[in-house]
Amino acid sequence: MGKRDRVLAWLRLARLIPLAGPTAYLPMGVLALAYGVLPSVFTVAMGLVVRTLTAGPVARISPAEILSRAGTDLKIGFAALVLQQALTPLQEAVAVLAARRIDRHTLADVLRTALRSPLEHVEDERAVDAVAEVSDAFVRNAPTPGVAAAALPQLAGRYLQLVSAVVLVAVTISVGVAVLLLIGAVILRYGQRGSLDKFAAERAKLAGARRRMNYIEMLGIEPRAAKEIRVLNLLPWLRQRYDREVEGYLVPLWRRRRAVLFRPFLVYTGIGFLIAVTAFVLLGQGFEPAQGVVFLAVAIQAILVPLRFGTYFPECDMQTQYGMQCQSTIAEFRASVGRPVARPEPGARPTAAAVEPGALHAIRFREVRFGYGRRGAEVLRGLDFELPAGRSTALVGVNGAGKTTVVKLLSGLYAPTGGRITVDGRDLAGLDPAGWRREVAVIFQNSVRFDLTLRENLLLGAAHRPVDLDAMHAALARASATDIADRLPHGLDTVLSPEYTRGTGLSGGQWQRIALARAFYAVGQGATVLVLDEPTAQLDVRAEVDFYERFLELTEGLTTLVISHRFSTVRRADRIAVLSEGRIGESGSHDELLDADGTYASMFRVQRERFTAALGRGDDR
Ligand SMILES: Nc1ncnc2c1ncn2[C@@H]1O[C@H](COP(=O)(O)OP(=O)(O)OP(=O)(O)O)[C@@H](O)[C@H]1O
Repeated sequence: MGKRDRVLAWLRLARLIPLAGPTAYLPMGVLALAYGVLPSVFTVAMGLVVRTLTAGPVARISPAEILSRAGTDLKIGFAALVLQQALTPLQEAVAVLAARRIDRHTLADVLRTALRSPLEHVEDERAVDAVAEVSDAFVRNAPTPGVAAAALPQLAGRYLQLVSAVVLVAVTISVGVAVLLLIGAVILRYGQRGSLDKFAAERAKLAGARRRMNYIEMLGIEPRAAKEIRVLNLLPWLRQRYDREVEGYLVPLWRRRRAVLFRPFLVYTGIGFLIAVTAFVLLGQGFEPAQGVVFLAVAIQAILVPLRFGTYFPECDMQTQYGMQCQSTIAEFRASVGRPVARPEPGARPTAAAVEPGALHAIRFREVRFGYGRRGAEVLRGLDFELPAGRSTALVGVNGAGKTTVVKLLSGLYAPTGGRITVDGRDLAGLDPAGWRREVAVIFQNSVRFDLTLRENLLLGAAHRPVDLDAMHAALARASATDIADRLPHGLDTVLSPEYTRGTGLSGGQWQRIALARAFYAVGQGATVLVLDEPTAQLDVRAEVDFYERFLELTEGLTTLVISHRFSTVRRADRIAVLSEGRIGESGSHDELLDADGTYASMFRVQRERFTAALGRGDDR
């Protein structure tokens, strides 16, 4: 980070402070001011106490006499000391409050950025590292931008302490010594923070290694992989792998720490020592007994303050350093998301036009080309494909042919690298993404199993609308999932995860029906495009047959795209397209494709025997 960037980073951090609100930042300011001057008040008051006491005979002086001779100064000094001690927890409490308030905004900003970013960015290694760093800060309690901003007044308080101590030195010893100490403190500070800055930058380079280490750590802790880890007896492997990852992260980290921190530590300790010796020598030379012991007492204590700038301040240094870095990571992430992923087609500049809500939509892929990443092979190579309004279309193809990729493009999660996708003749790139996604109800192949109640799992299909209980029950019935809901211990309010007191686990097939119900709930709330990616892969044969028999009823009046390796699922579609080599190889109705005797017919024949046997009837079509 260059000097200019560093200054900008500090300013960016300071700009966060108003987000804490006046009830937090005003007390923070007052406390920082008090923190800055109280040590000097104490020093001067105690100096005056010493002077008063040494002015008269000091032998066998009684406490009462101490009080009568130096009562006011003593009280001021005592109050300054007590206040200093009391300020620390108060400052911490206000800083936590301010950090929380600021981070509410920061987190909202991160979420907005993450959700706005195309998937391509989210999957990019640097973006993944950035998100891991940021979530580490929020989840693992590392310094966040809010924590850093809340620590700024405390840092300012430290500088105020320095200024007041330097003023005291100027008054008690000389301006020359004061300037010397000020310069010394600034050099020590520059060395300290500079090396911390360098170390933080080096540490940031290890973000990938840290993420790998955290992944293995979480793999052993989280229930997600618990089954496999036990069944495969992975504990020894996990321990070995964890040790390797820890070493892969910590050994270079320590090496860099030594390189970055050790030499500066020696150099700046030496400088600090020299300054201290010089200041004391000058103090000794310039001291006039006539000045009295008060000067000596005040001067010695004041000299020590600048020297403390040679250590890290526990309440603000790490906080500002790492919190500021977290803020920079967020800013970089935001900037990278703002960059276009794919070159838009000429004339297809996004205008965020609203799609007509609830209308039947016709979708067309025209010469669409797409590949993942900058150097990834092209998955779609000139795809021409149509989803007529209100009709059902099936897409089949071998593993890796690009079927799910088509769904991702259709939902606007990725942009084509060539060609266009149109909705009712308008370029999808020009439509408001949020508006378009409300029109589309999608079940992905491995849809997320939310650890939320059944009600919420359904609601997420149309979270922009108020809860509609009747529509939820209708959606469950449509997905043949009413019996699942009925058997849950708390009905719609059951958390669909055994990890919660009011929760229970579901089987893979039951989850698939809940995912279907979520899509039907979205349809009930106005979505008119239904996309089903492998909707029956986890259903038992009876449920699969049920789906097949009700397919026309379930998809009636919707523009439907169904993807499946199960021909029982796709054969009822109005039109079936076979995706191969990034294009549509053949298309037609089930019967037309069988008559054509091409790829579809041969794939169908392979499955027919197993399927008809399971159904118990001899249907050759
Ligand atoms: N996020 C990704 N990043 C990079 N490559 C990807 C990504 N997702 C998919 N691919 C690649 O794109 C190709 C098409 O994948 P896609 O998931 O669309 O296939 P599919 O036809 O749906 O396969 P399946 O029948 O196995 O579900 C595959 O070669 C896959 O490796």
